[in-house]
Order: sequence, then structure tokens, then C-alpha cells
Amino acid sequence: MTKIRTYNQISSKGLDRFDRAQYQVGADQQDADAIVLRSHKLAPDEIESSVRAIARAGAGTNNVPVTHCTERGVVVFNTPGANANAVKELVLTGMLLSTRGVIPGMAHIAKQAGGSDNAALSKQMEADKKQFAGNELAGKTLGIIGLGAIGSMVAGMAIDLGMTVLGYDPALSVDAAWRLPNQVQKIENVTALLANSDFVTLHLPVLDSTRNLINDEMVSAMKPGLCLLNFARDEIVDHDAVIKGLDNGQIGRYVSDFPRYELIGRDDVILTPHIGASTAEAEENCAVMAAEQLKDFLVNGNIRNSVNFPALSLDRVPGAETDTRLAISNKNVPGMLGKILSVLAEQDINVIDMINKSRDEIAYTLIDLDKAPSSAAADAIRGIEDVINVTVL
Ligand SMILES: NC(=O)C1=CN([C@@H]2O[C@H](COP(=O)(O)OP(=O)(O)OC[C@H]3O[C@@H](n4cnc5c(N)ncnc54)[C@H](O)[C@@H]3O)[C@@H](O)[C@H]2O)C=CC1
Ligand SMILES: O=C(O)CCC(=O)C(=O)O
Repeated sequence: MTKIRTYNQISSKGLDRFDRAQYQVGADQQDADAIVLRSHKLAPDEIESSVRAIARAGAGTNNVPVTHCTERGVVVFNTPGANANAVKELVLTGMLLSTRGVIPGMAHIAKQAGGSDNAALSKQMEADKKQFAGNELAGKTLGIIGLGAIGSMVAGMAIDLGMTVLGYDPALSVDAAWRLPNQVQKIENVTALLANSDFVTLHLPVLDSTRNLINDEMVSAMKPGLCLLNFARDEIVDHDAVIKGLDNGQIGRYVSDFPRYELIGRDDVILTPHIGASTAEAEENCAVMAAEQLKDFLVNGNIRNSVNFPALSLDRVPGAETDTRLAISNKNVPGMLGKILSVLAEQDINVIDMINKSRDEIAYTLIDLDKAPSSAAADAIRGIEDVINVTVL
């Protein structure tokens, strides 16, 4: 039995992809082969030596100790794009709530509760509604920082709404560039984007290089009165700088999916409880994608959408028995493949097919063999210096 331990609420549509004849799945699984989680902050000591892979049903992996996993040869997956539409729709909600009098208008109506004369209520509301007038999004400029799965969808939506879209992404992948609507004006530096936008929305990961990206200097570069939306991560924003910006009018509104005590109760702040991806559709998409990627890895050793291992896939030889594939991860140093293949040759095992790729400090190899390797052969490969782990699949 393969054991999968879960954290958080993972959609059953995803977990049902694990056939219970072969998998035990649940929050109580000890000595797990793999972990599926959402926002649970995973500590290194929660990752037992049995764990081979961790799947984040979502985009951000800042809650997983990725460096520690890489050193241990644990593959960390995420599900890029699977919740992008949900976030896009909440960004639209945030923009509309920041610019129309919906929240104060609702609060005003709630204060009228208890009366019975609806004609009088209607007359009063018609008189009061001038307090809740707003502005339209059409014709305004939206700056997007981070043009990946979410940023590109937000860009398309904003263009459809009649907005001008500026985009900044110094690390844009080729795939993401293809997805981006061609009306997006690419800006080479963040300050120029901030100076020319009415709304700015953050859609980048939290990394050492992006922590506190929105700091005092960036706030002072903003077009006065700008609306800043943060559906990315709390740590990307220096909150002292944002509060100063709100107090001096440099920031008109701050919309954030990451509540903080110092922001609660301000009329110029809209907070939501990290619900960017909290739709039935996104939760299902993420869980299904996480489960499928994990199964393909656990059964075949294939890797799709990992944040620390190379993408790699090897078709099973038709009719081949199981237990004839080796999955090997090792430090990315010269000569490893030669040493591994020598062990197999010494054991008189023939290689039918193989693939090897590296990413930063890690290398990963799948080798199909003409017969199952003896435990002595697998142990001999494990014994090679700089081999991290070896699994027979
Ligand atoms: N509020 C919520 O519930 C959710 C929040 N998120 C957050 O949104 C982030 C983005 O998600 P996706 O678009 O799916 O990821 P993605 O990986 O598709 O896109 C991220 C983009 O940010 C860019 N980037 C990296 N460093 C940058 C920098 N210094 N300046 C500008 N751009 C930079 C990358 O090149 C990439 O194109 C996630 O990492 C996560 O933290 C994601 C999903 C749900
Ligand atoms: O799973 C969730 O609700 C959080 C989603 C998120 O923040 C992400 O995918 O990065």
C-alpha cells in the first residue's frame, strides 16, 4: 500500500484519483510515501524519511521547506494555473469594491434595519446615494507585477473591461509570454509601472528577491491615490510602508487577501481571509492536478510541474514488468551516470531505455532495465557517493 498524508481541506475529487485498493489516504497516515497539502506550513520534521514527494495543491510553495526537500531528494510539486481563474475573479471583485460604494452602501443600508415604511426608506436611499458614487474601471490603467498564470488572465480580463494594461515581469517564461495578450505594454522597471497606473495588482511568488518589494521607495514612486491589490503573498509588501502611503494619500486603497491586525477597521483597506483560490472549481482543479502528478511520479517516476526537480518523463516499454525501472536522484556533479551504469553492467543488467536531466544542484535519472535489479545492485547504486536516493518502480 502506498500512503498519502493530507493536510488542509483537499477536494475529494482529487483524492478519489487514488485507487483505495493501492493507496491509503488521509490526515492520519504515518510513514507516508507522499504528502498533499494546501497552505499548511510544513516543518522539516513533519517530512519522515519515507516521504518521496510533496504536492502543493496550489501555486505558492513558500509553506514547504523546498531547500530541505531538495537536499533529501524529495520532489516538490505545485499545480500552476489550476486556481488562476479563481484569483482573477477575486481581483476583479477587489477592483470593483475599491472603486464603487458597495461596502459603505451596504453598511449604510444595514443601519436602517427595523423600520417598516419602505416608501420612506426608498426616498431616503435615493437622497443618500450621492455619498456612495464611485468610478468605472473602463479607461483606467492597471499595472500587473508578475505575468504568469494569474497575471496573464488578469491582463486579459482588464483588457476586456476597457482598461489599459501595463505589465512587469523580469523572469517571464516563454510559455507565459505566449499566453500574454499582445495589448499588454511591457514595462522594464517597477517604478515606471507604479507611476503610471491607477490600479496595481501583485501576481508574483514570494522569494528572497521579492520580499518587501513594495517598500517606502516603491510607495513614493506610485501615482498618488493608486489602488494596490495583493492577492500574491503578505511578505511581498512592507506593511509599514503601505500604512504610511495610505495615511499620506499616496495609496488610495489597499486590497489584500492577507489580513493583518494593523489594517483591520480602516475604510481605505479591504481584507479577505486568503480566499483567492477558495472556489469549488479551483479546489477541485488543484487537487486533481496534484493527485495525477503525484501518481505518475510514485508509479512511473515521471515529473511534471516540480519546483525543485527537472521535468522528465519516460514511457513504459509496452509489456514491461514493473520493478524494472530505477529512479535515481543525485547531486548534480560530473561522472554520476557513468558510475551508475558501471554498477548495472557489473551486475549483468541491460539498460533498455533511460533519461537523465538536471536542475540546479540536483540530477534525476530514470532507467528501464531488462530485469528487476537485485537488492544488492540497488544498494550498490545507493552506496555511490553523491547518490541521494534510489527507488525501484
Ligand atoms: N491568494 C491566493 O489564494 C493565491 C495566491 N497565489 C500567489 O500568486 C503567486 C503567482 O501565482 P501564479 O501566477 O499561478 O504563478 P506563476 O508562476 O504562473 O507566475 C508568477 C510570475 O511571477 C514572475 N516573477 C518572478 N519574480 C518576479 C519579480 N521580481 N517581479 C515581477 N514578476 C516576477 C514569474 O516570472 C512568473 O511569470 C503565487 O506564487 C502565490 O504566491 C496563487 C494562487 C492563489
Ligand atoms: O490553497 C489555498 O487556498 C491557497 C492558494 C494559494 O495561496 C496558492 O495557490 O498559492
